[in-house]
Amino acid sequence: MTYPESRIERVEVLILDVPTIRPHQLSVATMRQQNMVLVRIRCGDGIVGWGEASTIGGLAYGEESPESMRANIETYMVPILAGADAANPAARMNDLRSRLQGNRFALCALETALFDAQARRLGVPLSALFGGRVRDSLPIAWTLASGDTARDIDEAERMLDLRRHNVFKLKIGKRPVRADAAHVAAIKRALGDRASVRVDVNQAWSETDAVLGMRLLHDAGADLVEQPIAAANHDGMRRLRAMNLVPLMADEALHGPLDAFRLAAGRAADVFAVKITQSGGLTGAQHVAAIAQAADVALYGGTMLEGAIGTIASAQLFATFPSLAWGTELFGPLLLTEEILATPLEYADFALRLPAGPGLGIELDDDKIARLRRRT
Ligand SMILES: O=C(O)C[C@H]1C=CC(=O)O1
Ligand SMILES: [Mn+2]
Repeated sequence: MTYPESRIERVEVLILDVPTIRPHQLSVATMRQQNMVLVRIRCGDGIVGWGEASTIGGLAYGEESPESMRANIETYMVPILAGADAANPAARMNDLRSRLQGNRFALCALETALFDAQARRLGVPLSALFGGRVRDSLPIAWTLASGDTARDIDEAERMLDLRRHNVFKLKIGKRPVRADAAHVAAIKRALGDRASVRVDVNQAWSETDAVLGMRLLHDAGADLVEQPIAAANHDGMRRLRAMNLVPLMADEALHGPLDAFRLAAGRAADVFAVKITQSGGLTGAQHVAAIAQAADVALYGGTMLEGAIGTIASAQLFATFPSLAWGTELFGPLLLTEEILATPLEYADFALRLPAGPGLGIELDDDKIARLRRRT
């Protein structure tokens, strides 16, 4: 059934290349810019919805790149959506998922844009379409990833002074395990009880490395270890968790509800880093959270270092989770040198405040977007 007034008239993919405020060093890539993938859906009733599907370091982190997302959306997904009713996001996503394999990130961008448009149409915040908010602000961690211990300590002190962040995630895994553990210990020693210090290894360790790493990180005072070993090694994750040294968080191992079910059933993680992109969209991420809740796995609101659109879309969903024991890391826009919103997101008192307006609750700066947009 198609309602002509809310039919999908146009779907555009925009890639924005925005420099980061400093190099962001992960074990898999060093980011000097973020290549934001934005989707804009224009509907016959004049409503416009936005979505985002940014990833990290081209193909270094995941199996979709900004360029592949644009090609796949334009070539295979737009023809399925064109002319169909935008007022039913579930039906549109079912049309896509029943005819396409994979492409979680690209589908996330489209689903977000459809939900943004529909929430605007109804005059409610996007969170209302996922059951409503249980909180209006979210705790925000910051990642220390300059590659230099002294610089990381300075950066953390600045964040504490500004009351912007008091939870720090350290990117490790590039250096030998003992050197990384010494880096973590030095930062924790400097910050003491004023901050929570956590690490993300981004799969860099073998299980043998990780057995040593878990012990050293426990002694260093780390509160959480994220994805120390290969995403596919669920049995290894279960064994590391059973060491009972530092709580273990699954990140790259979690590609949506099926992985959530397997990890939960195998008791392979204490915490899930829920990401809307990795889950194939807002609905998939909501299902990941429901599985975690049923299995007594704690939740953390993760990011792919998206800009403002993906960040606030994630925030709209995470605000509906009954429990979010480990907070979130929705700081992506703060890592970028350019603001793409007419009114920037509100970060203060170690938290992100959710906007109250309809849909995503943000307005984009069209001139900025036109200036940053990649021309091919
Ligand atoms: O968690 C990741 O693996 C990706 C990302 C999220 C925060 C950050 O600094 O990197
Ligand atoms: Mn991670």
